[in-house]
Amino acid sequence: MVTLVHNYVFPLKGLPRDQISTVSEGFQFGRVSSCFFTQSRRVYVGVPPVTAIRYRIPTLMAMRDEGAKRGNRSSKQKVPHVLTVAGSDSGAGAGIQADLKACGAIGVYCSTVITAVTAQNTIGVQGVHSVPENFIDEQLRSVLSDMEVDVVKTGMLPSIGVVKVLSHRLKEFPVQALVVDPVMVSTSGDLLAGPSVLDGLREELFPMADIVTPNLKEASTLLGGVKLETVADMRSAAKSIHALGPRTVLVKGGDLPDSLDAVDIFFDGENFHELSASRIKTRNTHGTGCTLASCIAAEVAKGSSILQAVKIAKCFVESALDYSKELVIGTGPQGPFDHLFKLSSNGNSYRRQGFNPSDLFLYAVTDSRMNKKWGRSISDAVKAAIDGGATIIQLREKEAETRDFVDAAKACKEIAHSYGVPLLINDRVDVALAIDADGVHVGQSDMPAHVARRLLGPEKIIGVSCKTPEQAEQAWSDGADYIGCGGAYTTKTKENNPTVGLDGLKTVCLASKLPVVAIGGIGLGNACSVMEIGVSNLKGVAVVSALFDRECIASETRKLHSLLMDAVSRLK
Ligand SMILES: Cc1ncc(COP(=O)(O)OP(=O)(O)O)c(N)n1
Ligand SMILES: Cc1ncsc1CCOP(=O)(O)O
Ligand SMILES: [Mg+2]
Repeated sequence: MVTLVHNYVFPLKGLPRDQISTVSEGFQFGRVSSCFFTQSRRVYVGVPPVTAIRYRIPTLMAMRDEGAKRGNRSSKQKVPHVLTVAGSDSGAGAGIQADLKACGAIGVYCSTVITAVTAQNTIGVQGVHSVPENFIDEQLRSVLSDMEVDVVKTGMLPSIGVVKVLSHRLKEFPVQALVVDPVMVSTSGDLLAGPSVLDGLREELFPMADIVTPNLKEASTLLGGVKLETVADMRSAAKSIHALGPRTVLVKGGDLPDSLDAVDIFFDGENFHELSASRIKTRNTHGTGCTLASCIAAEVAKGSSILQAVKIAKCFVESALDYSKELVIGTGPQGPFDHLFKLSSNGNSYRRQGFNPSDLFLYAVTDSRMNKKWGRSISDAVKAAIDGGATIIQLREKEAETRDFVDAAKACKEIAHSYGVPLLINDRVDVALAIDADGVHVGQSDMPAHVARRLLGPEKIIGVSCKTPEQAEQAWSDGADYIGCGGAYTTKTKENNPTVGLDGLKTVCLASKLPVVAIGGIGLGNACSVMEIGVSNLKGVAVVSALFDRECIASETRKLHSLLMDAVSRLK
């Protein structure tokens, strides 16, 4: 039996848990406006028309801390747990499959009660097979009675019977929070729930919900078909839906026409929050609603407030859409996106086939002082070098402020990737991580390569400067992909850099198990001599001033490219 606190005024903050013993037992379960979670049970507050004060004891985190202090085994080992009650999507973009991936990505355990099995792909929904209500009930009982669920998230609830079964089980097995995504129509426009479900949602689930997350179409349907065309309309919809009983409402404005940003309205009964995110141009938006609701549930399970959870969830969805914007899965208009940040060719195409040593052929290394002298931005310089045939770019920005470096590196990555050219960052592993660059180049006094490898993971490119066979051996055992060896000739670009000469270069090349790029004082006049040392693992030349301290970067790069081509064809 759920305990109701009727007409009871709690202090808004700092309610000691022992005061909850003042609740009165035995009220009929009705519309509830808020709930508490005590050690053993969920306690609901307020029965309409009473406007109860909304208050929530910091639940899980406090319980975990307390449990840990007492050495309580189950509290200590509690894994945040979301149960999703939703439909299966065979295409795995939405539904149960999206929920599992979202919770997994956020680091929360996710169990599943499957309400329906859909035959679905990127074109639309070809079929729906509802799971019998008594078997949905059996799944619910199995999970809720045993697995310490923190938060329940609902998606496709195909019939009013399912809604009733669910609300019954939630009363029997109270959880910390309920997130209701009122799924009615798929992104392809197919109906996923009958009209009677609307009544069930409004009467049974909304009053128990901590958040309801309708999109514009769903909000309009819930409110009897009102037109929602502006942010002001969304605000009033949020208010009207809130009056149906949920503690908070998020009306998602992704489909609002004529706005640059995607604006959502969050309403907690007192305050409105306008939450905007940049609108990502992509076909791969199938499953965004399910994912957002699951992320909210997962964050709440981890201990966030609802508003905090919504903000984090929005960031997650925005990043995943941006990451996945070029993915091609399926032939239809609504593609899935990648919750796990593993599939995109934006992210790792160069690494998917492994590092390609021939990328070292014409290795362009930027220099901020030279760019300043010639009055150009880093990205203009990078674009010009790539136009001229550079096969890999390293950003070597010794004087840039971190913020400027990150911004510039992001822009350069976009350019480099649009040409299929890898982009590396010199010295700054943090910047490489921040912009998901293709890798780094580190020297003997920079971060050790094995540490960079641990931080960057197995996929990224790591280059190490080496002047001796011993250093080359170390770079190999540290997990580097290539070495840079120099100075081949004297250079003004790097101070206190001993020259190894072509002999030193040859010695290192012969000893190195890794491909080598030569650096230092190399330009149009000597690049052929470098390549002509004739060691097969010398794959190219790295050049700063011969490209970037020139009036026209593109034409210098073009000339160097052509010389190198001639040199290697002579060597064959
Ligand atoms: C391709 C390549 N080789 C060598 C270097 C030099 O790196 P490092 O020794 O760390 O010196 P700085 O470039 O950081 O001054 C390089 N950058 N690229
Ligand atoms: C970064 C670096 N590492 C060894 S030499 C060098 C500078 C190369 O610059 P340039 O190509 O202008 O001689
Ligand atoms: Mg360095």
